[in-house]
Amino acid sequence: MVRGTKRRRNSTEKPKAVVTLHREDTALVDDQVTVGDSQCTGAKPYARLVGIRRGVATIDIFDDVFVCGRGSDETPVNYNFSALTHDVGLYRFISKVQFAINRATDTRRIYLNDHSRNGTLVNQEMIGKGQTRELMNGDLISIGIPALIIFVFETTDDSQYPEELTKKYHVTSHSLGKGGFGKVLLGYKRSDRSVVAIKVLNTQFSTRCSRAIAKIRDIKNEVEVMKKLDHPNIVGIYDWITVSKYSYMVIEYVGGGEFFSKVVDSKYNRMGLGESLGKYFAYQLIDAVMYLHSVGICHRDIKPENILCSDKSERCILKLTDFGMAKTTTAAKMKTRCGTPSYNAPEIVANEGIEYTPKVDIWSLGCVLFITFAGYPPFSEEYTDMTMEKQVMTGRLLFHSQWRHITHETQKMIKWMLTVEPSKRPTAVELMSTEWMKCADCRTAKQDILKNSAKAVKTTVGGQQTTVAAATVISTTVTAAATITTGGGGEKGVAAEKKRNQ
Ligand SMILES: Nc1ncnc2c1ncn2[C@@H]1O[C@H](COP(=O)(O)OP(=O)(O)OP(=O)(O)O)[C@@H](O)[C@H]1O
Repeated sequence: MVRGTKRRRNSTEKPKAVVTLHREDTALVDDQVTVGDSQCTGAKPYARLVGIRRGVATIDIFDDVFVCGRGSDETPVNYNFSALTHDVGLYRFISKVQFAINRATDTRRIYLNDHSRNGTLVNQEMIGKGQTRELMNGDLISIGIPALIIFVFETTDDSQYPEELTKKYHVTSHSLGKGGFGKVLLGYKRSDRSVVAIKVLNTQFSTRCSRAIAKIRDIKNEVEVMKKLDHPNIVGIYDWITVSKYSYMVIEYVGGGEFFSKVVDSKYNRMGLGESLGKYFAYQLIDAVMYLHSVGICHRDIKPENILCSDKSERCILKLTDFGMAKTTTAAKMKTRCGTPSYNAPEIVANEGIEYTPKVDIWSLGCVLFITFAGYPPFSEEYTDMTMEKQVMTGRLLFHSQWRHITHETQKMIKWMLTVEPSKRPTAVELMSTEWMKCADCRTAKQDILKNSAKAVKTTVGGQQTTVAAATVISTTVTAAATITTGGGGEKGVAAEKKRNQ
Protein backbone atom coordinates (compact mmCIF):
# COMPACT_ATOMS: atom_id res chain seq x y z
CA MET A 1 0.00 0.00 0.00
CA VAL A 2 1.25 3.49 -0.76
CA ARG A 3 2.32 5.43 2.24
CA GLY A 4 1.64 9.11 1.99
CA THR A 5 2.03 12.31 3.87
CA LYS A 6 -0.75 14.42 5.23
CA ARG A 7 -1.44 17.63 3.45
CA ARG A 8 -1.33 20.08 6.30
CA ARG A 9 -3.28 23.24 6.08
CA ASN A 10 -1.31 26.30 6.81
CA SER A 11 -2.94 28.16 9.67
CA THR A 12 -3.13 31.30 7.56
CA GLU A 13 -4.63 29.43 4.59
CA LYS A 14 -8.26 30.42 4.15
CA PRO A 15 -10.78 27.82 3.08
CA LYS A 16 -11.33 27.97 -0.65
CA ALA A 17 -14.86 28.55 -1.87
CA VAL A 18 -16.21 26.11 -4.37
CA VAL A 19 -19.32 27.32 -6.06
CA THR A 20 -21.73 24.91 -7.73
CA LEU A 21 -23.98 26.38 -10.27
CA HIS A 22 -26.97 24.78 -11.99
CA ARG A 23 -26.92 26.66 -15.23
CA GLU A 24 -30.67 26.25 -15.94
CA ASP A 25 -31.53 29.05 -13.62
CA THR A 26 -28.76 31.57 -13.69
CA ALA A 27 -29.13 34.74 -15.48
CA LEU A 28 -27.75 37.32 -13.36
CA VAL A 29 -28.72 40.71 -12.40
CA ASP A 30 -30.19 43.66 -13.96
CA ASP A 31 -27.48 46.21 -14.00
CA GLN A 32 -29.56 48.82 -12.28
CA VAL A 33 -27.82 50.23 -9.28
CA THR A 34 -29.78 51.66 -6.42
CA VAL A 35 -27.99 54.17 -4.35
CA GLY A 36 -28.29 55.80 -0.99
CA ASP A 37 -28.84 59.50 -0.39
CA SER A 38 -25.19 60.08 0.08
CA GLN A 39 -24.70 59.80 -3.65
CA CYS A 40 -25.88 63.38 -3.98
CA THR A 41 -23.03 64.50 -1.81
CA GLY A 42 -20.54 62.82 -4.14
CA ALA A 43 -19.49 60.35 -1.44
CA LYS A 44 -18.14 56.96 -2.48
CA PRO A 45 -20.00 53.81 -1.45
CA TYR A 46 -18.05 51.74 1.06
CA ALA A 47 -19.52 48.46 -0.10
CA ARG A 48 -21.73 46.92 -2.72
CA LEU A 49 -24.24 44.08 -2.86
CA VAL A 50 -23.88 42.58 -6.33
CA GLY A 51 -27.21 41.01 -7.24
CA ILE A 52 -26.76 37.59 -8.81
CA ARG A 53 -30.41 36.76 -9.27
CA ARG A 54 -32.55 38.06 -12.07
CA GLY A 55 -34.39 41.16 -10.90
CA VAL A 56 -32.14 41.80 -7.95
CA ALA A 57 -30.24 45.02 -8.38
CA THR A 58 -26.65 45.74 -7.61
CA ILE A 59 -26.74 48.07 -4.66
CA ASP A 60 -24.16 50.61 -3.67
CA ILE A 61 -24.08 51.07 0.09
CA PHE A 62 -23.34 54.45 1.64
CA ASP A 63 -25.27 54.29 4.91
CA ASP A 64 -23.70 52.83 8.03
CA VAL A 65 -26.90 50.84 8.57
CA PHE A 66 -28.46 49.43 5.43
CA VAL A 67 -31.57 47.28 5.82
CA CYS A 68 -32.81 44.73 3.26
CA GLY A 69 -36.17 42.96 3.36
CA ARG A 70 -39.70 43.05 1.96
CA GLY A 71 -40.38 46.08 4.12
CA SER A 72 -43.77 47.56 5.07
CA ASP A 73 -45.14 50.92 6.20
CA GLU A 74 -44.16 50.09 9.76
CA THR A 75 -40.81 48.63 8.85
CA PRO A 76 -39.17 50.68 6.12
CA VAL A 77 -36.10 49.19 4.49
CA ASN A 78 -33.35 50.52 2.24
CA TYR A 79 -33.81 47.74 -0.30
CA ASN A 80 -37.19 46.02 -0.55
CA PHE A 81 -36.82 43.15 -3.06
CA SER A 82 -39.97 44.35 -4.83
CA ALA A 83 -38.45 43.16 -8.12
CA LEU A 84 -38.82 39.62 -6.84
CA THR A 85 -42.56 39.54 -6.16
CA HIS A 86 -43.02 37.44 -9.35
CA ASP A 87 -40.57 34.89 -7.99
CA VAL A 88 -42.99 33.38 -5.51
CA GLY A 89 -40.69 30.50 -4.55
CA LEU A 90 -38.04 32.92 -3.44
CA TYR A 91 -40.16 35.83 -2.26
CA ARG A 92 -41.86 33.70 0.40
CA PHE A 93 -38.49 33.20 2.08
CA ILE A 94 -37.90 36.92 2.47
CA SER A 95 -38.88 38.54 5.76
CA LYS A 96 -40.05 42.11 6.19
CA VAL A 97 -36.66 42.79 7.62
CA GLN A 98 -34.33 40.12 6.29
CA PHE A 99 -30.92 41.43 7.25
CA ALA A 100 -29.02 44.61 7.84
CA ILE A 101 -25.54 45.60 6.79
CA ASN A 102 -23.80 47.56 9.55
CA ARG A 103 -20.55 49.41 9.40
CA ALA A 104 -18.90 50.02 12.75
CA THR A 105 -18.18 53.70 13.07
CA ASP A 106 -14.95 53.12 14.97
CA THR A 107 -13.32 50.10 13.31
CA ARG A 108 -15.05 50.50 9.91
CA ARG A 109 -15.55 46.74 9.89
CA ILE A 110 -18.71 45.58 8.18
CA TYR A 111 -21.22 43.12 9.62
CA LEU A 112 -24.39 41.36 8.59
CA ASN A 113 -27.12 41.20 11.23
CA ASP A 114 -29.67 38.50 10.52
CA HIS A 115 -33.21 39.59 11.39
CA SER A 116 -35.23 36.88 9.73
CA ARG A 117 -36.96 33.74 10.91
CA ASN A 118 -36.05 31.83 7.72
CA GLY A 119 -32.52 32.99 8.17
CA THR A 120 -29.79 34.56 6.11
CA LEU A 121 -26.72 32.61 5.07
CA VAL A 122 -23.19 33.81 4.44
CA ASN A 123 -21.15 31.45 2.28
CA GLN A 124 -23.96 28.95 2.80
CA GLU A 125 -23.64 29.00 6.57
CA MET A 126 -26.77 29.97 8.42
CA ILE A 127 -26.33 33.09 10.54
CA GLY A 128 -29.67 32.87 12.37
CA LYS A 129 -32.08 35.43 13.70
CA GLY A 130 -30.42 37.86 16.07
CA GLN A 131 -26.92 36.71 15.12
CA THR A 132 -24.15 38.72 13.49
CA ARG A 133 -21.34 37.83 11.08
CA GLU A 134 -18.53 39.99 9.84
CA LEU A 135 -18.60 40.29 6.07
CA MET A 136 -15.58 39.87 3.85
CA ASN A 137 -15.01 40.80 0.29
CA GLY A 138 -16.54 38.17 -1.98
CA ASP A 139 -18.88 36.59 0.58
CA LEU A 140 -22.05 35.05 -0.84
CA ILE A 141 -25.35 35.99 0.80
CA SER A 142 -28.31 33.61 0.46
CA ILE A 143 -31.78 33.76 1.86
CA GLY A 144 -33.53 30.87 3.64
CA ILE A 145 -31.60 28.03 2.03
CA PRO A 146 -28.04 27.76 0.74
CA ALA A 147 -29.05 27.52 -2.91
CA LEU A 148 -30.87 30.85 -2.93
CA ILE A 149 -27.88 33.07 -3.39
CA ILE A 150 -28.94 36.64 -3.86
CA PHE A 151 -25.84 38.77 -3.49
CA VAL A 152 -22.09 38.75 -3.62
CA PHE A 153 -20.86 41.21 -1.00
CA GLU A 154 -18.06 43.44 -2.13
CA THR A 155 -16.10 46.20 -0.61
CA THR A 156 -15.73 48.76 -3.34
CA ASP A 157 -12.55 49.12 -5.23
CA ASP A 158 -13.49 49.27 -8.87
CA SER A 159 -10.25 50.70 -9.96
CA GLN A 160 -8.42 47.39 -9.86
CA TYR A 161 -9.69 46.08 -13.21
CA PRO A 162 -9.20 47.73 -16.58
CA GLU A 163 -12.11 49.21 -18.48
CA GLU A 164 -11.45 46.87 -21.41
CA LEU A 165 -12.56 44.07 -19.09
CA THR A 166 -15.23 45.77 -16.99
CA LYS A 167 -17.18 47.21 -19.92
CA LYS A 168 -17.96 43.62 -21.00
CA TYR A 169 -17.81 41.71 -17.74
CA HIS A 170 -18.59 42.32 -14.13
CA VAL A 171 -15.80 40.87 -12.01
CA THR A 172 -16.90 39.89 -8.53
CA SER A 173 -14.38 39.40 -5.78
CA HIS A 174 -15.62 35.88 -5.12
CA SER A 175 -12.61 33.64 -5.56
CA LEU A 176 -13.14 30.30 -7.29
CA GLY A 177 -9.60 29.18 -6.75
CA LYS A 178 -5.95 30.01 -7.03
CA GLY A 179 -3.38 28.81 -9.52
CA GLY A 180 0.34 29.25 -9.82
CA PHE A 181 -0.18 32.42 -11.85
CA GLY A 182 -2.82 34.23 -9.80
CA LYS A 183 -6.50 33.77 -9.15
CA VAL A 184 -9.77 32.67 -10.71
CA LEU A 185 -12.75 34.89 -9.95
CA LEU A 186 -16.49 34.56 -10.41
CA GLY A 187 -17.85 37.06 -12.89
CA TYR A 188 -20.67 37.57 -15.35
CA LYS A 189 -21.20 38.90 -18.81
CA ARG A 190 -22.93 42.23 -18.89
CA SER A 191 -24.63 41.39 -22.19
CA ASP A 192 -26.62 38.34 -21.12
CA ARG A 193 -25.85 38.03 -17.40
CA SER A 194 -24.36 34.58 -17.80
CA VAL A 195 -21.84 33.47 -15.23
CA VAL A 196 -18.19 33.14 -16.20
CA ALA A 197 -14.88 32.31 -14.56
CA ILE A 198 -12.19 34.94 -14.98
CA LYS A 199 -8.58 33.84 -14.71
CA VAL A 200 -6.42 36.75 -13.72
CA LEU A 201 -2.91 36.01 -14.94
CA ASN A 202 0.13 37.99 -14.03
CA THR A 203 2.14 37.91 -17.23
CA GLN A 204 5.39 38.79 -15.55
CA PHE A 205 5.35 36.49 -12.62
CA SER A 206 4.50 32.87 -11.97
CA THR A 207 5.10 30.99 -8.76
CA ARG A 208 4.94 27.66 -10.50
CA CYS A 209 8.02 26.79 -12.53
CA SER A 210 6.40 23.73 -14.06
CA ARG A 211 3.93 25.92 -15.82
CA ALA A 212 5.11 27.80 -18.85
CA ILE A 213 2.69 30.60 -18.40
CA ALA A 214 4.77 33.45 -17.14
CA LYS A 215 5.13 35.00 -20.54
CA ILE A 216 2.48 36.62 -22.66
CA ARG A 217 3.54 34.38 -25.57
CA ASP A 218 2.61 31.27 -23.58
CA ILE A 219 -0.74 32.61 -22.50
CA LYS A 220 -1.41 33.46 -26.12
CA ASN A 221 -0.68 29.86 -27.05
CA GLU A 222 -3.12 28.62 -24.40
CA VAL A 223 -5.80 30.99 -25.63
CA GLU A 224 -5.20 30.12 -29.30
CA VAL A 225 -5.55 26.43 -28.49
CA MET A 226 -8.72 26.92 -26.44
CA LYS A 227 -10.31 29.06 -29.16
CA LYS A 228 -10.00 26.16 -31.60
CA LEU A 229 -11.89 23.80 -29.31
CA ASP A 230 -15.58 23.13 -29.11
CA HIS A 231 -16.49 20.06 -27.09
CA PRO A 232 -18.84 19.46 -24.15
CA ASN A 233 -16.04 17.86 -22.12
CA ILE A 234 -13.62 20.74 -22.63
CA VAL A 235 -13.82 24.11 -20.89
CA GLY A 236 -14.80 26.81 -23.38
CA ILE A 237 -13.23 30.24 -23.67
CA TYR A 238 -15.15 33.48 -24.21
CA ASP A 239 -12.54 36.15 -24.24
CA TRP A 240 -8.97 37.14 -23.59
CA ILE A 241 -8.02 40.64 -22.57
CA THR A 242 -4.50 41.81 -21.80
CA VAL A 243 -3.82 45.17 -20.25
CA SER A 244 -0.43 46.13 -18.93
CA LYS A 245 1.08 43.20 -17.01
CA TYR A 246 -2.22 41.37 -16.48
CA SER A 247 -4.08 39.02 -18.76
CA TYR A 248 -7.70 38.10 -18.15
CA MET A 249 -8.99 34.83 -19.57
CA VAL A 250 -12.75 34.73 -19.49
CA ILE A 251 -13.77 31.08 -19.54
CA GLU A 252 -16.74 28.82 -19.05
CA TYR A 253 -17.74 28.54 -15.42
CA VAL A 254 -17.54 24.95 -14.18
CA GLY A 255 -18.85 24.85 -10.65
CA GLY A 256 -18.17 21.40 -9.19
CA GLY A 257 -14.49 21.74 -8.36
CA GLU A 258 -11.57 19.61 -9.45
CA PHE A 259 -12.01 15.94 -10.34
CA PHE A 260 -9.10 15.46 -7.98
CA SER A 261 -11.34 16.32 -5.00
CA LYS A 262 -13.83 13.76 -6.20
CA VAL A 263 -11.36 10.90 -6.42
CA VAL A 264 -10.03 11.59 -2.93
CA ASP A 265 -13.49 12.17 -1.43
CA SER A 266 -13.71 10.15 1.80
CA LYS A 267 -17.10 8.76 0.75
CA TYR A 268 -15.25 6.49 -1.67
CA ASN A 269 -13.14 5.29 1.21
CA ARG A 270 -9.95 5.65 -0.82
CA MET A 271 -10.97 2.63 -2.84
CA GLY A 272 -11.72 4.36 -6.13
CA LEU A 273 -15.06 5.21 -7.66
CA GLY A 274 -15.85 1.65 -8.73
CA GLU A 275 -16.53 0.04 -12.11
CA SER A 276 -19.81 1.74 -12.99
CA LEU A 277 -18.97 5.33 -12.10
CA GLY A 278 -15.42 4.86 -13.32
CA LYS A 279 -16.60 3.89 -16.79
CA TYR A 280 -19.09 6.74 -16.81
CA PHE A 281 -16.16 9.15 -16.40
CA ALA A 282 -13.79 7.13 -18.60
CA TYR A 283 -16.15 7.57 -21.53
CA GLN A 284 -16.21 11.35 -21.13
CA LEU A 285 -12.45 11.68 -20.84
CA ILE A 286 -11.69 9.38 -23.76
CA ASP A 287 -14.23 11.32 -25.84
CA ALA A 288 -12.53 14.62 -24.93
CA VAL A 289 -9.06 13.30 -25.78
CA MET A 290 -10.32 11.71 -29.01
CA TYR A 291 -11.70 15.09 -30.02
CA LEU A 292 -8.52 16.94 -29.04
CA HIS A 293 -6.32 14.62 -31.08
CA SER A 294 -8.71 14.77 -34.03
CA VAL A 295 -8.16 18.53 -34.24
CA GLY A 296 -4.40 18.15 -33.88
CA ILE A 297 -3.98 19.23 -30.27
CA CYS A 298 -2.02 17.37 -27.63
CA HIS A 299 -2.84 18.46 -24.05
CA ARG A 300 0.40 17.25 -22.43
CA ASP A 301 -0.75 17.79 -18.84
CA ILE A 302 -3.76 15.57 -18.24
CA LYS A 303 -4.26 14.91 -14.52
CA PRO A 304 -7.20 14.99 -12.08
CA GLU A 305 -6.36 18.59 -11.09
CA ASN A 306 -6.88 19.71 -14.69
CA ILE A 307 -10.31 18.19 -14.97
CA LEU A 308 -13.26 20.10 -13.56
CA CYS A 309 -16.67 18.75 -12.51
CA SER A 310 -19.81 20.47 -13.78
CA ASP A 311 -21.44 20.27 -10.35
CA LYS A 312 -21.33 18.35 -7.09
CA SER A 313 -23.58 15.51 -8.22
CA GLU A 314 -22.08 12.03 -8.35
CA ARG A 315 -22.57 11.65 -12.10
CA CYS A 316 -21.45 15.05 -13.21
CA ILE A 317 -20.03 16.13 -16.55
CA LEU A 318 -16.25 16.37 -16.64
CA LYS A 319 -14.42 19.15 -18.43
CA LEU A 320 -10.78 19.13 -19.36
CA THR A 321 -9.04 22.42 -18.68
CA ASP A 322 -5.64 24.11 -18.38
CA PHE A 323 -4.18 24.14 -21.87
CA GLY A 324 -1.00 25.94 -20.80
CA MET A 325 1.14 23.02 -22.00
CA ALA A 326 -0.92 22.11 -25.04
CA LYS A 327 0.65 21.91 -28.44
CA THR A 328 -0.65 21.89 -31.99
CA THR A 329 0.82 18.62 -33.20
CA THR A 330 0.67 19.49 -36.89
CA ALA A 331 2.65 22.69 -36.48
CA ALA A 332 5.72 21.51 -34.65
CA LYS A 333 7.49 18.44 -33.35
CA MET A 334 7.01 17.64 -29.69
CA LYS A 335 10.25 17.09 -27.86
CA THR A 336 10.05 19.29 -24.79
CA ARG A 337 10.06 17.58 -21.43
CA CYS A 338 6.97 19.02 -19.76
CA GLY A 339 3.87 17.97 -17.88
CA THR A 340 3.53 16.59 -14.37
CA PRO A 341 6.11 13.97 -13.31
CA SER A 342 3.85 11.21 -12.02
CA TYR A 343 1.57 11.45 -15.09
CA ASN A 344 4.34 11.70 -17.68
CA ALA A 345 4.70 8.96 -20.29
CA PRO A 346 7.95 6.95 -20.44
CA GLU A 347 8.98 8.63 -23.70
CA ILE A 348 8.87 12.02 -21.90
CA VAL A 349 10.55 10.67 -18.76
CA ALA A 350 13.35 9.16 -20.88
CA ASN A 351 14.26 12.74 -21.80
CA GLU A 352 16.29 11.74 -24.81
CA GLY A 353 15.18 14.67 -26.91
CA ILE A 354 13.36 12.26 -29.22
CA GLU A 355 10.12 13.34 -30.79
CA TYR A 356 7.00 12.03 -29.07
CA THR A 357 3.37 11.83 -30.15
CA PRO A 358 -0.12 12.54 -28.73
CA LYS A 359 0.08 9.04 -27.25
CA VAL A 360 1.59 10.80 -24.22
CA ASP A 361 -1.96 11.97 -23.45
CA ILE A 362 -3.19 8.36 -23.53
CA TRP A 363 -0.59 7.44 -20.91
CA SER A 364 -1.63 10.34 -18.65
CA LEU A 365 -5.26 9.42 -19.15
CA GLY A 366 -4.37 5.85 -18.18
CA CYS A 367 -2.92 7.22 -14.92
CA VAL A 368 -6.07 9.27 -14.29
CA LEU A 369 -8.31 6.25 -14.93
CA PHE A 370 -6.13 4.02 -12.76
CA ILE A 371 -6.68 6.48 -9.91
CA THR A 372 -10.39 6.76 -10.75
CA PHE A 373 -10.92 3.02 -10.48
CA ALA A 374 -8.55 2.31 -7.62
CA GLY A 375 -8.16 5.49 -5.56
CA TYR A 376 -4.34 5.41 -5.50
CA PRO A 377 -1.72 6.51 -8.04
CA PRO A 378 -0.05 4.04 -10.39
CA PHE A 379 3.33 5.75 -10.15
CA SER A 380 4.59 7.54 -7.12
CA GLU A 381 7.71 8.45 -5.21
CA GLU A 382 5.95 6.93 -2.22
CA TYR A 383 6.76 3.48 -3.59
CA THR A 384 10.15 3.11 -2.07
CA ASP A 385 11.19 -0.13 -3.78
CA MET A 386 12.19 1.68 -6.97
CA THR A 387 12.47 5.21 -8.25
CA MET A 388 9.43 6.72 -9.88
CA GLU A 389 11.39 7.02 -13.10
CA LYS A 390 12.01 3.27 -13.08
CA GLN A 391 8.36 2.50 -12.27
CA VAL A 392 7.32 4.53 -15.30
CA MET A 393 10.06 3.27 -17.62
CA THR A 394 9.22 -0.35 -16.80
CA GLY A 395 5.48 0.23 -16.57
CA ARG A 396 5.38 -1.44 -13.17
CA LEU A 397 1.85 -1.45 -11.77
CA LEU A 398 0.71 -2.56 -8.31
CA PHE A 399 -2.81 -3.95 -8.09
CA HIS A 400 -4.17 -3.78 -4.58
CA SER A 401 -7.33 -5.36 -3.17
CA GLN A 402 -9.73 -2.77 -4.60
CA TRP A 403 -9.06 -4.12 -8.09
CA ARG A 404 -10.94 -7.28 -7.06
CA HIS A 405 -14.11 -5.26 -7.62
CA ILE A 406 -13.04 -4.11 -11.06
CA THR A 407 -13.58 -6.34 -14.09
CA HIS A 408 -10.65 -7.93 -15.91
CA GLU A 409 -11.77 -6.13 -19.05
CA THR A 410 -11.33 -2.74 -17.36
CA GLN A 411 -7.98 -3.77 -15.92
CA LYS A 412 -6.89 -4.85 -19.38
CA MET A 413 -7.84 -1.45 -20.83
CA ILE A 414 -5.93 0.46 -18.15
CA LYS A 415 -2.87 -1.72 -18.71
CA TRP A 416 -3.19 -1.14 -22.46
CA MET A 417 -3.19 2.63 -21.92
CA LEU A 418 -0.16 2.25 -19.68
CA THR A 419 1.88 0.37 -22.26
CA VAL A 420 5.47 1.58 -22.16
CA GLU A 421 6.05 1.26 -25.92
CA PRO A 422 4.05 4.15 -27.50
CA SER A 423 3.37 2.31 -30.75
CA LYS A 424 1.62 -0.48 -28.81
CA ARG A 425 -0.41 1.97 -26.75
CA PRO A 426 -3.92 2.56 -28.13
CA THR A 427 -5.14 5.76 -29.72
CA ALA A 428 -8.26 7.40 -28.30
CA VAL A 429 -10.17 6.24 -31.38
CA GLU A 430 -9.11 2.65 -30.72
CA LEU A 431 -10.20 2.93 -27.10
CA MET A 432 -13.52 4.39 -28.08
CA SER A 433 -14.15 1.56 -30.56
CA THR A 434 -13.72 -1.22 -27.97
CA GLU A 435 -16.59 -3.29 -26.62
CA TRP A 436 -15.53 -1.91 -23.25
CA MET A 437 -16.79 1.54 -24.27
CA LYS A 438 -20.19 0.20 -25.32
CA CYS A 439 -21.42 -0.38 -21.79
CA ALA A 440 -24.65 0.99 -20.31
CA ASP A 441 -22.73 3.49 -18.16
CA CYS A 442 -20.95 4.80 -21.24
CA ARG A 443 -24.28 5.19 -23.04
CA THR A 444 -25.65 7.09 -20.03
CA ALA A 445 -22.58 9.31 -20.08
CA LYS A 446 -23.16 10.01 -23.76
CA GLN A 447 -26.79 10.96 -23.13
CA ASP A 448 -25.85 13.16 -20.19
CA ILE A 449 -23.22 14.95 -22.26
CA LEU A 450 -25.79 15.54 -24.99
CA LYS A 451 -28.34 16.84 -22.49
CA ASN A 452 -25.71 19.14 -21.05
CA SER A 453 -24.70 20.50 -24.43
CA ALA A 454 -28.32 20.99 -25.44
CA LYS A 455 -28.35 23.64 -22.75
CA ALA A 456 -25.39 25.28 -24.39
CA VAL A 457 -25.46 28.55 -26.21
CA LYS A 458 -23.19 29.69 -28.97
CA THR A 459 -20.94 32.58 -28.09
CA THR A 460 -18.52 34.32 -30.36
CA VAL A 461 -14.90 34.41 -29.30
CA GLY A 462 -12.49 36.30 -31.48
CA GLY A 463 -14.61 35.67 -34.54
CA GLN A 464 -14.87 31.95 -33.77
CA GLN A 465 -17.85 30.06 -32.53
CA THR A 466 -17.27 28.47 -29.18
CA THR A 467 -19.80 26.38 -27.38
CA VAL A 468 -20.25 27.26 -23.78
CA ALA A 469 -22.86 26.07 -21.37
CA ALA A 470 -25.74 28.45 -20.92
CA ALA A 471 -25.05 30.04 -17.63
CA THR A 472 -28.09 30.09 -15.50
CA VAL A 473 -27.05 30.29 -11.88
CA ILE A 474 -28.38 29.49 -8.53
CA SER A 475 -27.63 26.54 -6.48
CA THR A 476 -24.15 27.20 -5.38
CA THR A 477 -22.24 25.15 -2.90
CA VAL A 478 -19.47 26.61 -0.85
CA THR A 479 -17.26 24.10 0.87
CA ALA A 480 -14.01 24.33 2.70
CA ALA A 481 -11.16 23.14 0.57
CA ALA A 482 -9.52 21.11 3.29
CA THR A 483 -10.52 17.74 1.94
CA ILE A 484 -7.16 16.05 2.13
CA THR A 485 -6.14 16.34 5.71
CA THR A 486 -6.58 12.77 6.90
CA GLY A 487 -6.58 9.20 5.77
CA GLY A 488 -3.98 6.95 4.32
CA GLY A 489 -3.25 4.77 1.37
CA GLY A 490 -4.54 5.98 -1.94
CA GLU A 491 -5.90 9.31 -0.79
CA LYS A 492 -2.67 10.24 0.85
CA GLY A 493 -0.69 8.88 -2.03
CA VAL A 494 -2.62 10.93 -4.58
CA ALA A 495 -2.70 13.99 -2.33
CA ALA A 496 1.00 13.76 -1.66
CA GLU A 497 1.62 13.38 -5.36
CA LYS A 498 -0.44 16.47 -6.10
CA LYS A 499 1.54 18.45 -3.57
CA ARG A 500 4.84 17.27 -4.99
CA ASN A 501 3.77 18.06 -8.50
CA GLN A 502 2.95 21.66 -7.67
N1 LIG B 1 -13.58 27.40 -15.40
C1 LIG B 1 -13.59 27.36 -14.08
N2 LIG B 1 -14.75 27.39 -13.40
C2 LIG B 1 -14.76 27.35 -12.04
N3 LIG B 1 -13.66 27.27 -11.29
C3 LIG B 1 -12.48 27.23 -11.91
C4 LIG B 1 -12.37 27.29 -13.33
N4 LIG B 1 -11.07 27.22 -13.67
C5 LIG B 1 -10.39 27.13 -12.52
N5 LIG B 1 -11.23 27.15 -11.46
C6 LIG B 1 -10.85 27.06 -10.05
O1 LIG B 1 -9.63 27.73 -9.86
C7 LIG B 1 -8.62 26.82 -9.39
C8 LIG B 1 -7.28 27.15 -10.02
O2 LIG B 1 -7.42 27.13 -11.42
P1 LIG B 1 -6.31 26.85 -12.50
O3 LIG B 1 -6.62 25.60 -13.22
O4 LIG B 1 -6.28 27.98 -13.38
O5 LIG B 1 -4.98 26.81 -11.71
P2 LIG B 1 -3.99 25.63 -11.46
O6 LIG B 1 -4.16 24.58 -12.52
O7 LIG B 1 -4.10 25.16 -10.07
O8 LIG B 1 -2.64 26.39 -11.64
P3 LIG B 1 -1.76 26.45 -12.90
O9 LIG B 1 -2.64 26.98 -14.00
O10 LIG B 1 -0.69 27.37 -12.51
O11 LIG B 1 -1.33 25.04 -13.15
C9 LIG B 1 -9.16 25.43 -9.75
O12 LIG B 1 -8.70 24.47 -8.87
C10 LIG B 1 -10.65 25.61 -9.65
O13 LIG B 1 -11.06 25.46 -8.29
